[in-house]
Amino acid sequence: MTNLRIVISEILKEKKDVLLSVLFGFIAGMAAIGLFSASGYLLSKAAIGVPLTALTVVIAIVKLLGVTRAFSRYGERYYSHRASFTVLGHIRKSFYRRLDRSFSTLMQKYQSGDLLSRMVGDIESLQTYFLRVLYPPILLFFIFLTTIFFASFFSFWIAVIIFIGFILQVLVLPSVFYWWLMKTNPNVRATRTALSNDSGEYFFGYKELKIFQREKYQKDSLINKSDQYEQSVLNQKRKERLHQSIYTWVGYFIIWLVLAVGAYFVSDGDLNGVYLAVFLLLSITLFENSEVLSALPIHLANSQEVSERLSEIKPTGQKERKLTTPSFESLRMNQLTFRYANALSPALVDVSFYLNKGSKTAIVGPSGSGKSTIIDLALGLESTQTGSIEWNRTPISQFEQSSIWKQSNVVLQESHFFYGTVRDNLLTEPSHSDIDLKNALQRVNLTYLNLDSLILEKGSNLSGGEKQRLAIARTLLNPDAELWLLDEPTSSLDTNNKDNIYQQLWDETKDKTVLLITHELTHLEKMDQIIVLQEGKIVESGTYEELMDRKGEFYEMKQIEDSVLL
Ligand SMILES: Nc1ncnc2c1ncn2[C@@H]1O[C@H](COP(=O)(O)OP(=O)(O)OP(=O)(O)O)[C@@H](O)[C@H]1O
Repeated sequence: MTNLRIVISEILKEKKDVLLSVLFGFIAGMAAIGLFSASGYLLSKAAIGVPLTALTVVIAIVKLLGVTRAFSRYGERYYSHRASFTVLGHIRKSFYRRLDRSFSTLMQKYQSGDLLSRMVGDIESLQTYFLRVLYPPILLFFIFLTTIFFASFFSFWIAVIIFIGFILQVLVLPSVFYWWLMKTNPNVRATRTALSNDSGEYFFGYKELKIFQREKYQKDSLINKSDQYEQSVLNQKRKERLHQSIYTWVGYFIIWLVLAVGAYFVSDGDLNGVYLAVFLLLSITLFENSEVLSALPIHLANSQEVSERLSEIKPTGQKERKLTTPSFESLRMNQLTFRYANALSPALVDVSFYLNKGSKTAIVGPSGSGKSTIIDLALGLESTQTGSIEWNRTPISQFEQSSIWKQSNVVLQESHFFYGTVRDNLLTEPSHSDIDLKNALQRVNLTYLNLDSLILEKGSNLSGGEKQRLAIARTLLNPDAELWLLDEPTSSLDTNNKDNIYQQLWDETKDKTVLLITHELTHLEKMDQIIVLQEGKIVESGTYEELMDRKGEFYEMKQIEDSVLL
């Protein structure tokens, strides 16, 4: 039950709707039983030739119960579903919040297909917890006990039989089936996650799979996972049907017992014959109503598994961030050492440097030397481990991430593009007019793109260079940002486009602070400082002239680059 703590605590917050749904459910259930009992009474009386006029009151009661039943059933559905969907909304919100606070760490632990199936399918399936697990037994408990209480006034033994039926259907059968289900776990969710992970890999890597002729293997694996999923669903459904059949069979056996014992008492003269039909219709209604419990064990097992999966997604070590960043003055990296989860060696080792307002800094170094990690840490996308990053002398861990992002203009190494128009993908503010957008496109040589042109998922209809230029256009639309963090902004561009983009960036960032990450050593002459990173450590730093004069690592790299370009 500890797994279900989150769901139960959310349900308890909706006390009013929960109580109203139980109340209306109880009225609807009792009205149904009363309706069929009164109908049975009416039929028996009519069969023995009582004139219709003598039955007017019962007929009126039948009508009244019919109307009451319809209205209260509506109330029950309304309040129970409202409670259920409100609870679902709260769970979804708290899950997104946890996901948002630790997204990059979670992405290292879980595949996107897995996270997606938790976010959508798992949360959605929790709606059954209140509607099919928690609420029906409570309701049936009250309905059964009230019915047994009334039945006992007419026949003690029939009340006992109904009580035995209650114990069997509300307690014994669901418990036994739940135990059996847990023992023979059908693994539906695990197989579904494996299938959705494999499907994600198949669709995202489709081109590579085709080119490297591995598509068949991936497809076979996908079919295999799909078969396992189908098999597990089939197993679960079989168990569900078996339980349902046993459940129905027990219900009808009790109804038959009520009829047989009732008939015996009537023949013995211990029970008025008129009540036989009453008991028959009453028990049919009661046991047919309780059939909803036949699926309870499966929903309970499912809710427990889902809650466990959802509570696995925990925010990782990030403290509450409360402050808003003040206007940017400086950014200081202080003896940063950082290791990704499961990485053998640290990505950064004892890295310290300082960005003064208006300064231009470049970080260069071979692939994998930790350059992009610095940007992720500066933006708060990863949490610092050893050392600190200070924004105007205050650790950035104290600032709300969004306030850091508001003052930053960022080009990530791989920019994401959404399915939508060019206009949508420029992430426009309402203050941007079409003229501003077109101007930004013109500055990055993308005049041939129409603002209403469609960009496909992940920007798959754009070239690598077009994606980079569109990402730069986004930053040019946000010229007031103080801190510009540019991760390889021109790595896919030809020389002409590269020169143009650097020109645009320098024009725009004259009095701004720039941190440029690059492999290429051209365009760095204007930098105030160049930091050379190797295997996560700073091995050199200084101005372009200082580093060239020193004839160290930077000089060596520049010589190699020049010789390749010649
Ligand atoms: N999400 C991650 N999980 C685990 N390790 C990572 C992750 N991202 C990067 N790394 C590792 O951290 C190290 C530094 O990576 P980083 O991306 O910062 O290098 P980089 O200098 O920007 O490389 P490149 O120039 O190729 O982009 C690399 O060894 C890389 O394998």
